[in-house]
Amino acid sequence: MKALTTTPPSTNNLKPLIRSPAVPTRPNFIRVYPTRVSIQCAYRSESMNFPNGVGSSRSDWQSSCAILASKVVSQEQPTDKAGGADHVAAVNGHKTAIDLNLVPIEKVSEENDGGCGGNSNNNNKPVSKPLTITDLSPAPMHGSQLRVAYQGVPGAYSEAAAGKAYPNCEAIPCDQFEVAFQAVELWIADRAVLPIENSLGGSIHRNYDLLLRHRLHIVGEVQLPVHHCLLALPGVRKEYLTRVISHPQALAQCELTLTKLGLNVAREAVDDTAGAAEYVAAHNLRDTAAIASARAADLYGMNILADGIQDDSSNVTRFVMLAREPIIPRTDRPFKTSIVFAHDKGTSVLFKVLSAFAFRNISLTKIESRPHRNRPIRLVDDANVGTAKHFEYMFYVDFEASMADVRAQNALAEVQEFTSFLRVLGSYPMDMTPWCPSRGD
Ligand SMILES: O=C(O)C(=O)C[C@]1(C(=O)O)C=C[C@@H](O)C=C1
Repeated sequence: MKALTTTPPSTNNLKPLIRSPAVPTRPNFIRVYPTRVSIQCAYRSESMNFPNGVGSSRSDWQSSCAILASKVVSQEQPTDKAGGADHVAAVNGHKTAIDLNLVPIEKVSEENDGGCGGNSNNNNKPVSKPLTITDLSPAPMHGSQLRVAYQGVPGAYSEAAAGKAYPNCEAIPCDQFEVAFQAVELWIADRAVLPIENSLGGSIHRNYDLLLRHRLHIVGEVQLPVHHCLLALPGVRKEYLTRVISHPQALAQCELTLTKLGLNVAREAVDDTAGAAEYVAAHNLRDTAAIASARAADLYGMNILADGIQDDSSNVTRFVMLAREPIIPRTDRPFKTSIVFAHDKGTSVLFKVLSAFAFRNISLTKIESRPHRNRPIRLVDDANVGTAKHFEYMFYVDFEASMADVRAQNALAEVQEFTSFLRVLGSYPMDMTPWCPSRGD
């Protein structure tokens, strides 16, 4: 299957594959999805006197949201506690008076705060129930197979991640990460599955930036063991090679091994691993190898010259699943929550923010900083001549607690006091699959 691209679809394409700006028309049905409002409402449920926490069914929850949305607006509009709506608009580029990215959370009585030393399962309920798709996100509205957008072509690791996250889904290849976001926003796909970090290569920065730019919600995560192979056309030997092409992450994950194999050849980055294999095959390149999966070798008729060439056998990529609507956060199984914030002026702000989690014994699993693109530099100087420059950042934090957990709600209420911008990207079940360093392809 050809990936959705940024160029217009050819007329003889049976299946409309995703192309960035040229995504045709919206589907006929109109549906208002709750986006940010829903998240806020769900998180506010205790402080808004919903004795059972978030609604027990999706419709309860959504109607609670409808009621609470107006309260959120009326309560938050006059106050400018965390930098003000204008500021948030500046950060996010949305010209709305009330930007619901700003999480208006009231602190809940510390009695109910789960105390320090507890884990995220503060109800002491068993955590062994296996996850199902319905736990991760609402079912697709069209009643058929779940359509999952990923970046790359068939044989890419992202396709394998889509299959792990949603077995039996219809995986939809997209040529760019951005296109996968748009596919979900435009109802062409129900979910997107995107790599966010790798145990060797680190963060996939592009996707951090896109998470902020788009309004999708993280509804799950999967960790995929990534087992790379060196692929070449049949009959090609290592000695013939003058270059190796692959996704930049895959090149980074195999750098030492390539050198150990004596491959002091040019490395070239392409959009995805399987796309590299497809390219070598399509152009009959006998001096070029691709780093990709064994499945890509099968699909594109390539030979495996070397197997397991990642620099560490336990190479893992973490993917996040994105949807138009958030899931209802729960406390009966381990959840993770991802937030992004920009800190306000003041000293030790980052320390104070992180303390809000530490004091509640909430573990952080990841912190990432990215340039604050709307305000990249702050000039600081006593004489105000602008000689000292501070870089400004957006901080992305993942922590191990559900937004239905009062400890997390209170931690965020505190965080909000020190930040000029705060958005919950999603609260979702942690991937608890037992570690099995088997082939990831
Ligand atoms: O190129 C692919 O196969 C991908 O799915 C992309 C990607 C990435 O972006 O990190 C995913 C997993 C591996 O870490 C290498 C590449």
